[in-house]
Amino acid sequence: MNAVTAAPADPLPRLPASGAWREGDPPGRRRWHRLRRPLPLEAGGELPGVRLAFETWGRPAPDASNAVLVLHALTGDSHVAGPAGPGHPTPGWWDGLVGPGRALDTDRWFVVAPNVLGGCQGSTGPASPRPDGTRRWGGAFPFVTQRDQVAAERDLADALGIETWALVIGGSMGGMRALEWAVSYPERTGALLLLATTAAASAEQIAWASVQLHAIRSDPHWRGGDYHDTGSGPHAGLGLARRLAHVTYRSEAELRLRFGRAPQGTEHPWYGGRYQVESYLDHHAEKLIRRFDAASYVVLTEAMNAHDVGRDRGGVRAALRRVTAPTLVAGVDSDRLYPLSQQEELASGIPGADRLRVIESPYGHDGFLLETEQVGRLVRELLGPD
Ligand SMILES: CC(=O)SCCNC(=O)CCNC(=O)[C@H](O)C(C)(C)COP(=O)(O)OP(=O)(O)OC[C@H]1O[C@@H](n2cnc3c(N)ncnc32)[C@H](O)[C@@H]1OP(=O)(O)O
Ligand SMILES: N[C@@H](CCO)C(=O)O
Repeated sequence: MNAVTAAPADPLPRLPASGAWREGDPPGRRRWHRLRRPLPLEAGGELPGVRLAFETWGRPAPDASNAVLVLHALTGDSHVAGPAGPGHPTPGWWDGLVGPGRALDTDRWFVVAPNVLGGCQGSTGPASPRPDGTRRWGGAFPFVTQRDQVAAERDLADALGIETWALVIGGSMGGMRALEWAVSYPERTGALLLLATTAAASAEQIAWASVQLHAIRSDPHWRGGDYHDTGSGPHAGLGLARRLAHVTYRSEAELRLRFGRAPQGTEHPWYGGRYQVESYLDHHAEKLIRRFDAASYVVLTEAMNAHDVGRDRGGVRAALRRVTAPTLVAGVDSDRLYPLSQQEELASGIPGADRLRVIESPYGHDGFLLETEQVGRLVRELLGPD
């Protein structure tokens, strides 16, 4: 595991200038927005020098009324569509949804996707330099919540001249932020699509996440989060966290049918070899270590644990009643991490929500990423014909 090269930290001196959309910009080109003032944080204090990386596809209407906000999940990023390439370690994670003629038809819609605050793909996070440029944030990066992340995204919307999103869409952690958008800024959320998400992180979700946090923090290379300039990092801990998380992202039936008890190639599990499913988890761990920063994983996981749309709003039911957007809520039938009961709570509590939709998939929680045809149908239903 230690032979794997970790995700490169954000280089210290390089801070690209802000850039709004310009005529002729190629789709999926990453740009940055720097917040005009320090971001006040829900947990107290403020975060100075915040920037958000974002990508866009399509062309904004003169009044930007065709803007759609796509919010990524825990280890996703702003690269929703398009191939892997410089600055993009992976191909677009919803490539089948965004483009000419697709559900988010870029001949019609202006699609905007920011990398979340606290992330590691261009937005300010623990691997970023502090505003004085002397050191990285590391373990001193403050506790941020979904509401803080959404407040930063609101600043981006302001800078892009987007008064109201035609649609805010997200799954899992992205769904938490989409919900926060609709509750915090109902007048700016024209329609809402929530996938495989929840009104508040449950005890079991916090429990799975806490084991992952322990795995990272008990790695000797963690160093309280101040490892970015040491030449090493908590790669083993992050890999362990990903293995555990990935099991929760898939279904028991999928793992059984796909891998069963088969050994990996010629390896023999009794004599130091691995089962196929172990090798599969190793592969996902190694892939994540190459592209993701462990401290961001910690910051974002803690933000998900803190997610409770009802906090300081009189509880979940009262908070959901604030949503004015026409809404669709969908869950995945085989999702054991975000069970359908959580989406049922959202669908029944949001005044403008239609009945709960169920995505049929053998892939568990990851179904919201993989079943793009079914997600596309929900998008088309919500956005309506041209
Ligand atoms: C495409 C992206 O990564 S997008 C980047 C943002 N990512 C996200 O938002 C989510 C992070 N990723 C994920 O959650 C998931 O990996 C998904 C949803 C993207 C992909 O799921 P799937 O397409 O079902 O892929 P699956 O889980 O089957 O894994 C396939 C990989 O496992 C490998 N694999 C399969 N069996 C084994 C095995 N026995 N041993 C080792 N590796 C194996 C395959 O070779 C393949 O490798 P590759 O991804 O390097 O090509
Ligand atoms: N596979 C997804 C699951 C979290 O929703 C991710 O890594 O972002």
